Amino acid sequence: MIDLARIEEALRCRLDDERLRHTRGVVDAAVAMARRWGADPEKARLAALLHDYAKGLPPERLLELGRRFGVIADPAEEAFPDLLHAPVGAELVREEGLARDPEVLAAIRWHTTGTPGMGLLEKVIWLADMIEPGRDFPGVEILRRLAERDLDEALLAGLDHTIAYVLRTGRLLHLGSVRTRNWLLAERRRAGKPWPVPAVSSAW
Ligand SMILES: Nc1ncnc2c1ncn2[C@@H]1O[C@H](COP(=O)(O)OP(=O)(O)O)[C@@H](O)[C@H]1O
Repeated sequence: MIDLARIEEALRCRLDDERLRHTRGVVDAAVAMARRWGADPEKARLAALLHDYAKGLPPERLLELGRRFGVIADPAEEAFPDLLHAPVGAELVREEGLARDPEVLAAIRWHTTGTPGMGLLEKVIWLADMIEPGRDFPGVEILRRLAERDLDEALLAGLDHTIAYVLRTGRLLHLGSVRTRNWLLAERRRAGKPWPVPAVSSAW
């Protein structure tokens, strides 16, 4: 049984107002997308509520917890510890008993980079984080439309967007996003689906 009151209180302690607003937007987007694509809306609500649980932690604390939980998997996480808020958040949520469902914990864990083999709930949370109503970046409308039509195409376009953004900023690129993108393309090819036209616009 989900203890919403306890989760709300834990979130208020950890997240600032801006992040709480974002979280509510992710909940709305995730529940709508879960209904659209046949994922469990209550699992989507729980994962969305908790997806940024570790977001407010300072970099040195994320690194310390990342080492304690053994979740550091890429040099980009050492260079840019904010990337660890996803896997560390999943571990904290589990440790504090806020959620136990493996699908929910996986959706929290992979909501930043994605992971090859990711399931429906993981895809829904990854995309909801990117297209929630408060997001406003060039191309977000394209992603919103794609997410209505084809979840995997939307995910591919979102990954392209994120990868292009990281390259533009000159930071280390976490290979998780690249592996996830390659996995999605290979899956589509295996299923005989047409190669998607890259949705990356010049604005990205
Ligand atoms: N593959 C990657 N390599 C490096 N940085 C990444 C990668 N994927 C996402 N990021 C960055 O990690 C940060 C956190 O991502 P995310 O959880 O989606 O962010 P947000 O804080 O916007 O909810 C963002 O700055 C994003 O650009």
